[in-house]
Amino acid sequence: MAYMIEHNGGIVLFTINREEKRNAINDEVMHGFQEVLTYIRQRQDVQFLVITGAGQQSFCSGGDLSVFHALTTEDEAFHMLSKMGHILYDLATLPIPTIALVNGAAVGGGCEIATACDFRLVANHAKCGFIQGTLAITSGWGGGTYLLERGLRYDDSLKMLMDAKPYSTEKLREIGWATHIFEGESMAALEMFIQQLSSIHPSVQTAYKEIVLRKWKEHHLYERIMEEIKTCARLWESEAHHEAVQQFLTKKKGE
Ligand SMILES: CC[C@@H](C(=O)O)C(=O)SCCNC(=O)CCNC(=O)[C@H](O)C(C)(C)COP(=O)(O)OP(=O)(O)OC[C@H]1O[C@@H](n2cnc3c(N)ncnc32)[C@H](O)[C@@H]1OP(=O)(O)O
Repeated sequence: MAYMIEHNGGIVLFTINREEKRNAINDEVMHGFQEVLTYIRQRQDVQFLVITGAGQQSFCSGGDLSVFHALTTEDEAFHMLSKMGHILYDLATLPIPTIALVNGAAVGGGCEIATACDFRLVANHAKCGFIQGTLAITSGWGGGTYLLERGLRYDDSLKMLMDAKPYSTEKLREIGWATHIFEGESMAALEMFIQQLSSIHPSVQTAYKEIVLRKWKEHHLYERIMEEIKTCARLWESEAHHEAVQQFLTKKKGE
């Protein structure tokens, strides 16, 4: 199965389980995200949602280019991008704290998923970045908008998007993207991080999330995300993008 959902105590853990593809997102994983979000919305006993990836190399490498390269037009791209965009919007607007347990590289859409979460616990070997620029597109799942809402310095955020390269954990901590950098076992790091939060009554966490969601509503977050997705869909159609994807997909064979 391309994903796993585990519910232990008040914690729901969603694991992207495609290690051989560095946990790239395909339709099955998108379905998994929809399933876990529906599950959480129907229950009262979930305190935290944690997203992680299988293995130690990668949290998520973004959209599965071996599948999505078949999408050539702006409309086709918009359909896929907005599907995941809605999933990330539902994730970001959950009334409970969300945690990206970044066990390895988080690039492209993987960096967007992590940025859509409230907290990012990052393994010290992980490299993370909005590398979409190297494919001649922008972030297409709303990640740029979330980044600009995360309270990082404006120039650091914009540079992270425009640099289009993976950052080291040192840099991720310096600019404030990473909440915490950990060494060793990721579940141990999660446990330590959650310990204090879970000692507080869940209604307090929900009340703080309400403040965030109110601000986002006032800032027209949803509309801005939809515009971001449209921009990416427009660039997706370009020759430059298709060439860059082709290069990524054939690079191994050519080496
Ligand atoms: C579509 C939405 C868009 C968005 O809105 O953001 C995107 O997400 S665009 C996609 C952005 N992602 C990429 O450009 C791919 C980035 N991948 C990498 O940089 C690296 O794979 C890695 C994540 C840093 C891991 O490097 P490494 O450990 O050296 O593994 P390999 O590169 O050898 O990969 C192993 C295996 O996995 C395949 N792979 C990796 N990422 C993807 C992907 N996104 N889509 C499809 N396949 C992917 C890679 O091709 C290798 O396959 P094999 O050669 O068949 O073993």
